[in-house]
Amino acid sequence: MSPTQIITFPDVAALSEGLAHYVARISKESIKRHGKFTIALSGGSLPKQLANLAKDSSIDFAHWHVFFADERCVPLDHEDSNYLLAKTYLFDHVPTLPREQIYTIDSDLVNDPSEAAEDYISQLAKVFATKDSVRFPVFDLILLGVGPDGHTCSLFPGHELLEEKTAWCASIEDSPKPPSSRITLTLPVVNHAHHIAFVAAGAGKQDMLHQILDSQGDLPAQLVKPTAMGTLTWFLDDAAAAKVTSATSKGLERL
Ligand SMILES: O=C1O[C@H](COP(=O)(O)O)[C@@H](O)[C@H](O)[C@H]1O
Repeated sequence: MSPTQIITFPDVAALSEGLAHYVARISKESIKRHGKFTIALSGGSLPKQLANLAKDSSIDFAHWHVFFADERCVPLDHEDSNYLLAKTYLFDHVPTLPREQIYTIDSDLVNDPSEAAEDYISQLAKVFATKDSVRFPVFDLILLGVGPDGHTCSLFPGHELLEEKTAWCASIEDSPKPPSSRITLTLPVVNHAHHIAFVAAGAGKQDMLHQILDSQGDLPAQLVKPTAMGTLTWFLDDAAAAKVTSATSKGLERL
């Protein structure tokens, strides 16, 4: 397994610049390798950190295929929607990203989370071949956040969804963080990605990051372990990294 890389930045502005650099590089490499860039985005505090991407004219958004690592079962214009956040900070500023290559939860199915998850699997299958011909989608990049309880995607500590071994996407109707109904990529899908990056900022995440990165355990974020072909990178600002004792590297030169 590739070692985990932890990269720190002095503040959120530097972090989001570094993140843009990294995403641009993987986008270029992926488009060169297979003619497209498949990325899954998280919600929460992450989409705001993506704003710098829209300023990079070297990025070929026309070949992007964007999924969501998790989504809340709400309409797309609802304030809890992860899509709405990504639209606000990124999609609205990149007209070259074809709207049909942004794969959202079906807003007609938000009252039926398990149907919404099934529908999302069908959407994944359109881009990643059919369910029968590949075991799991292999994203070029999955961008993850981490909650103060160690959750990532909509995979929460101690929840039975952490045991899911075969489904590509699953529903949860008892999320401890509101809203309670969501859909989420499963751990095997996350772990099969070529590149996985966690992004976390702010002093409020210090204790959790220390626990996740400096010990072994079964918190959802600790269960993110890429396959032999994958990489795992953590993007942290200095405030979030303050209690991390594992080896970290500073800033852009590591990218
Ligand atoms: O509910 C969610 O929370 C996590 C973490 O959010 P953050 O605001 O603490 O960064 C997020 O990654 C996930 O997509 C979202 O649905």
